[in-house]
Amino acid sequence: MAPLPISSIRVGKIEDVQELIKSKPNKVPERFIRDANERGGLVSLKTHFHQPIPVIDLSELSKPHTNDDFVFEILKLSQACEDWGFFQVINHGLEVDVVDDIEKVAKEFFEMPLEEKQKYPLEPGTVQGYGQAFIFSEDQKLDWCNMFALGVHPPSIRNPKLWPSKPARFSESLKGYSKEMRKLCKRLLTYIAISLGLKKDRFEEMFGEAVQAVRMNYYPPCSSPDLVLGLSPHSDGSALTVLQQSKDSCVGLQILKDNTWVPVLPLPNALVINIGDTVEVLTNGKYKSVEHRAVTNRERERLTIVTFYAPNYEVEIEPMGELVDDETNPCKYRSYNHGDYSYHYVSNKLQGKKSLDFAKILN
Ligand SMILES: COC(=O)C(/C=C/C1=C(C)CCCC1(C)C)=C/O[C@H]1C=C(C)C(=O)O1
Ligand SMILES: O=C(O)CCC(=O)C(=O)O
Ligand SMILES: [Fe+2]
Repeated sequence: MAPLPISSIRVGKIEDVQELIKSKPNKVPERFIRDANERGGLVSLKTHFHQPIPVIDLSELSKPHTNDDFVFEILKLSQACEDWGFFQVINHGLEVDVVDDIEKVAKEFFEMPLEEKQKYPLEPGTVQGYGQAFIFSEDQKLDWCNMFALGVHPPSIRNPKLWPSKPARFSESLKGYSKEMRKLCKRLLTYIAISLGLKKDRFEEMFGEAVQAVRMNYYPPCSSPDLVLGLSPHSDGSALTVLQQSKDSCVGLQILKDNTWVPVLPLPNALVINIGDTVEVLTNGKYKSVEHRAVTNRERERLTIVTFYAPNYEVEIEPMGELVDDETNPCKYRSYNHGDYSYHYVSNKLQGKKSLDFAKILN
């Protein structure tokens, strides 16, 4: 994936949100205040009125494929991917230490002084490092979030200058975590393949040496959660995304369902999984990459650790022949190279599902 011509991008001053709140401003700076049309549903106390997103029990999927419990859970998975594009997984088998450890080092990272974090800056037009990604102009609104993103796999996408030396355990912990996340993503993709009636290795064989990146999002409390967004609405460009919310996390993630922002209620020891644009294209739209965003909380901070799992940049993507039928289900997306899609995705601001227009066949 070629770098963007960053010299031409003027983004203005991007305030660091943690530093901003230390100065206890009387009001939220204008650049964070969203237009009225983006503010719907930003603060809702009525989370219990919403239907919860589906929960998939991975221990049921470890049973023999002929077992009724396995078949039932696969059907639930298929419904979740079609109707929601999101689900939570429980009993995923990830070692508690790995999950706890990454959360600890991520917290320690964000708690370091700004000068230390700024040793790993996210330059305008890039997506790796500490700062705000997807900002391309001086008048673009900012998210109420500090983020730290790194390419992890294959090692060729790593920028070693951005891997922090502090906290001392950061790199080791991230590598260990990413190894486990990689196994989980591969496993989930086999279940997704089975749920589509495909050979279980269908995605794995197509993806080659899959690309994997991590983004740590830290949302400080905000005095006016009704005016700002933690993270702008977007769909993920990945094939699959795994989101870990810190222990005791408050509600923050919302997904757009039937034109309503639905909050995702954190479950203890669960991970949130969502279908990315790549799986939407490969399944010819059967499984949806759903628009989502993050909102903030007046009193509480929130930390999330997000893994993006995607095909190798060399891979050509198009709807899978098995899921296209010229008569009943004609092809909705053109064929493209995943490296080109990644470049397109990171060269544009987060704007709902707009990135996928890149691939849509318009009638
Ligand atoms: C801030 O980053 C993102 O939101 C993001 C970027 C991921 C990436 C890196 C941090 C470095 C390596 C490249 C890559 C683009 C994967 C989102 O990831 C999505 C977007 C695409 C495309 C994808 O594959 O995952
Ligand atoms: O932090 C969250 O709840 C959402 C994160 C997210 O959607 C992302 O990083 O792509
Ligand atoms: Fe996302």
